[in-house]
Amino acid sequence: MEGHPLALHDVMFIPALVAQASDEQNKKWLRRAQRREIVGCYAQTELGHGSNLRKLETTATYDVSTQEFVLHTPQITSLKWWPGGLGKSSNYAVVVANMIVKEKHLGPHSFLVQLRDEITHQSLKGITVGDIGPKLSFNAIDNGFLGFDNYRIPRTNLLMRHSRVEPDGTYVKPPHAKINYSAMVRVRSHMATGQGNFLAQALTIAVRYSTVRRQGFIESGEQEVKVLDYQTQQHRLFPSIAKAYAFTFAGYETIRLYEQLLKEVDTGNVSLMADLHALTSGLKSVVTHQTAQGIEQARMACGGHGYSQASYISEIFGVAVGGCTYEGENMVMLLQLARYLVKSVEQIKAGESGKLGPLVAYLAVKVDGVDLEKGVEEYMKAFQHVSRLQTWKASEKFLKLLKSGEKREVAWNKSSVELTRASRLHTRLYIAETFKRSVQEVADPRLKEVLTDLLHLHVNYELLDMATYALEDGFLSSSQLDYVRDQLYFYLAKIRPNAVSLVDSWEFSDMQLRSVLGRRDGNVYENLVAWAKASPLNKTDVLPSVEKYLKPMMNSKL
Ligand SMILES: CC/C=C\C/C=C\C/C=C\C/C=C/C(=O)SCCNC(=O)CCNC(=O)[C@H](O)C(C)(C)COP(=O)(O)OP(=O)(O)OC[C@H]1O[C@@H](n2cnc3c(N)ncnc32)[C@H](O)[C@@H]1OP(=O)(O)O
Ligand SMILES: Cc1cc2nc3c(=O)[nH]c(=O)nc-3n(C[C@H](O)[C@H](O)[C@H](O)COP(=O)(O)OP(=O)(O)OC[C@H]3O[C@@H](n4cnc5c(N)ncnc54)[C@H](O)[C@@H]3O)c2cc1C
Repeated sequence: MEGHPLALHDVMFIPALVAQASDEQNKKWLRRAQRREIVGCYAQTELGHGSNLRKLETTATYDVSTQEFVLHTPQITSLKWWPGGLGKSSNYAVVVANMIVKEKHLGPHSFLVQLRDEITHQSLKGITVGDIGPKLSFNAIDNGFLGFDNYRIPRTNLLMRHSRVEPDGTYVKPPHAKINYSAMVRVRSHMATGQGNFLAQALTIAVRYSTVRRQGFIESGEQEVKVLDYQTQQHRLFPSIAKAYAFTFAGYETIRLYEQLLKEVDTGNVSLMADLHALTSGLKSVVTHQTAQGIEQARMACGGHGYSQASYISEIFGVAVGGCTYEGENMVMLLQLARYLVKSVEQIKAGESGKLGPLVAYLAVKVDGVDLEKGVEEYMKAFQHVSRLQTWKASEKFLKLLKSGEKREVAWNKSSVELTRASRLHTRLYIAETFKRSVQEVADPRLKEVLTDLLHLHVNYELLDMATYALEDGFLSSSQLDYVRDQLYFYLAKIRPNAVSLVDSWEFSDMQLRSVLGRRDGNVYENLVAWAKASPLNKTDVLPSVEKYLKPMMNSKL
């Protein structure tokens, strides 16, 4: 859970080579990386810049006389800072640097760079490298810093699958300006399943523990109730169980799309790139935020023992919440999706609705009302309505400011909170729709039934959560919202008997969960005592601090 120093080797270094190095380059590098003869990381973020890639300061200047690139970090803010596995483990890195050829700045490009000697592992001359120090979590990973002092690499170390620099310095452009960002898009497209998995772990712990923990009464009786029988506890946990499934289904779809994109890009077709970038930018942001909230609720649902490291939920939280920042800070990525949404509105206004992609086609279709009692399809229409409403409102705000003479960037900034709201609603619609589609495809009737209950819980929870938008223009009435509430409580109670099976179905072993509270056998109390006794403070009855500090204090007459 704390991460693995080689994680980025698999998650970003190898995928960056696969997507960006030419076949010829990969004959040299890929097999060695796959066999772990060389260990790599993805070094892009700098001390001064992470979000705004166009302002990266590390330069790679082409020297035509030697056919080499000269890598340089001109000032302290240019140091690479954060890359996982960079500090101590990696001897190579895919480095993203601003490429300069014949004095022309050509923007961020990726280079394969050797950092350390393959035998001694010592850092090479011209390289300054080290670990950035302890973090909130992920402390088994050596996130690092890296500086270059006019460090030379061969021309052929520019990753040349999509763009090239010829020996004489001629630059061959890629088919899409952002194709070098593919390693990030890959990770973003995997993040929904990854985060769904973190959420599932925390829920497994909290749900199991909630059937062991007895406290208080619902009706007066002999035995106190399992805390999972409280409606508030169910409301805290069950919607997140639904979300963990929903994120996983959405993630499967984005992974499939990414793989399709890779194949299409290889044939020169880059038409999916804008769609996938927008989709994964929104999905990564919504899923990481909701996962962090869900894990924190799971911790609180375990009461005092949730706060102990014996629960292990705090560690899961620390790792998962990193996702709100890495692979693009969430607000920044929501605004990327917003660009796509605003463009779609502009297309509709220009009478070009026919050109809209399938995920945004609904923005052009108005629905007057819904009959929620007819089922999930009607909820989808309601989600479409609120997303459309907010997308149009935010876009109109931006376009009005533009028309009033504001500069584009200023108008954008003044509309940005509303724009991020639109992006979230659009993404939540996408998650609900993939959830619905995935449940429809399930063949086993018993499995389908329980997943359908979760789907119903999800759509009712979500609609209630976005009720302000739906009430704003009278699209939903307050009696319709009462119906949604009743449905929500109905499904909480219906799911209760299956709750443990639903989390057990994720099949986390005790070793994976490392949680005293979430043990499969339910022997929580005995093991909490054993865990506490094993605390380093309990190795001796009397600590040395007693002689050193306590006694002098207690014996003092002052
Ligand atoms: C398997 C994985 C599971 C779990 C992971 C486990 C462990 C891993 C842990 C940590 C790993 C962490 C790694 C990292 O964090 S690596 C560093 C990540 N860094 C970022 O994400 C930086 C975020 N910033 C950006 O991506 C860009 O700067 C940004 C997209 C914000 C803007 O780029 P730029 O300034 O170049 O473009 P704009 O002018 O804003 O836009 C122009 C145009 O281009 C479109 N665009 C941008 N990016 C893409 C893309 N990737 N694909 C397609 N199109 C793109 C953008 O939308 C604009 O379009 P238009 O509106 O039509 O003009
Ligand atoms: C655990 C972890 C692992 C990481 N691993 C790697 C790695 O392997 N390789 C790598 O290269 N990097 C890595 N990073 C770095 C990570 O990708 C960046 O930290 C991330 O992209 C955010 O960039 P930043 O730090 O510059 O944030 P900043 O951009 O400085 O964000 C600060 C604030 O400014 C806001 N902001 C910034 N720009 C805008 C804007 N245009 N509009 C509105 N608000 C804005 C943000 O929303 C945020 O609130 C990792 C980071 C973490 C935490």
